[in-house]
Amino acid sequence: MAFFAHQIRRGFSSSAVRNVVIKQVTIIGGGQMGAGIAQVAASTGHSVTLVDTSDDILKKSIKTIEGSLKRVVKKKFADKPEAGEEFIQKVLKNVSTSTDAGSAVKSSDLVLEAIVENLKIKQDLFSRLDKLAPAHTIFASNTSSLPISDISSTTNRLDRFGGLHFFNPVPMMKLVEVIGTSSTSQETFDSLLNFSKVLGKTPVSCKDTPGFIVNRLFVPYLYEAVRLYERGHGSKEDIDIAMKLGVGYPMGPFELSDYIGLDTIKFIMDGWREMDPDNTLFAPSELMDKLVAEGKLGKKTGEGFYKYK
Ligand SMILES: CCCCCCC[C@H](O)CC(=O)SCCNC(=O)CCNC(=O)[C@H](O)C(C)(C)COP(=O)([O-])OP(=O)([O-])OC[C@H]1O[C@@H](n2cnc3c(N)ncnc32)[C@H](O)[C@@H]1OP(=O)([O-])[O-]
Ligand SMILES: NC(=O)c1ccc[n+]([C@@H]2O[C@H](COP(=O)([O-])OP(=O)(O)OC[C@H]3O[C@@H](n4cnc5c(N)ncnc54)[C@H](O)[C@@H]3O)[C@@H](O)[C@H]2O)c1
Repeated sequence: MAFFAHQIRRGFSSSAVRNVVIKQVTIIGGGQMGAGIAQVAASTGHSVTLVDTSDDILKKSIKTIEGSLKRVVKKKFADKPEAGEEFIQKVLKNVSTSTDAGSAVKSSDLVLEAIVENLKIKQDLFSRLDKLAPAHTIFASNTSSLPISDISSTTNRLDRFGGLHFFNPVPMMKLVEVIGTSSTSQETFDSLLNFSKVLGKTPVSCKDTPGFIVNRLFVPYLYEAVRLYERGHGSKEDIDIAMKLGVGYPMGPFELSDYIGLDTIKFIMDGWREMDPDNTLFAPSELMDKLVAEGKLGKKTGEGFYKYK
């Protein structure tokens, strides 16, 4: 009975869509995440089209991919530099770029969005692409904090819509959270799980709840670290050392916040507080608000909790 209910929930009985083997991938957004995902998809033999709003941005994305591939190759082909260079060229050949999302999606098995974290902009994008992509094409979002069901709501392919949440830096981080809404079909969910595995990642299945698994646990932890510091209960440096050496995290909470971007973390927390104002886990931090207001957003601006210049 439980199994049956599960299949219904995923729309298994109502959907005639087959299991899609994902070969052609369109990635919308060539920033930190989109470039990383494009690199990993191209490295595992997929044909990738990377889409952004200008050729200049896309040139930067390709530069980022090249730089990251060089770091990968330095390790993977340590004794065979020529084979390493060959690998880089092969991967780069698998990536094409475009500023025209509408044309790019026409031959795609998967359209994965990694654009700005704004519900309306994501909805508009998918609503437009829904009319242009083939019927079998799966849509997915890499959102950190927005409900997948809200993003998909402007399309007519609710059964072929899910979440694929990657982690930064994508080439290094092994996890992908695969998110199914109450309308995502079992075939779509399985295709997304398989795709994650083909990328060499380890997928976990998530419900469409705020922050899925990782961010739901981690964002409150980062905020509590800041509040602990604000209360004068530890220095930033000591808190970072404590979490690295005490529980084996590769970065302390202040280092990681600067790496992700304080604006991103604050944006997520503000959104959750709006949805659930009485939850003390979502309480604000004066220091975080002040740093973001001053434009001290972390590594990307040269200063956050620490200075990088
Ligand atoms: C979470 C709550 C916040 C919510 C906000 C949204 C967040 C979002 O939704 C979820 C996330 O992503 S949450 C964020 C989740 N993320 C985390 O929690 C990250 C936690 N941090 C880590 O796991 C490690 O510190 C790193 C893996 C980043 C670096 O490793 P390390 O050992 O500490 O330091 P190292 O010496 O520098 O690097 C060593 C080697 O790594 C390799 N390599 C590195 N970057 C590369 C790249 N881009 N390309 C290719 N290769 C790359 C390279 O081989 C390099 O050697 P090289 O000789 O220098 O070329
Ligand atoms: N940065 C992280 O650590 C992280 C981790 C996991 C998930 N995410 C999520 O991934 C998404 C992207 O994050 P990011 O850090 O890569 O952002 P980013 O700012 O580095 O990149 C976003 C890119 O999208 C482009 N873009 C914006 N609107 C567009 C549109 N309509 N069409 C095409 N391109 C458009 C921008 O020009 C930019 O290059 C967000 O939803 C974010 O929440 C971020």
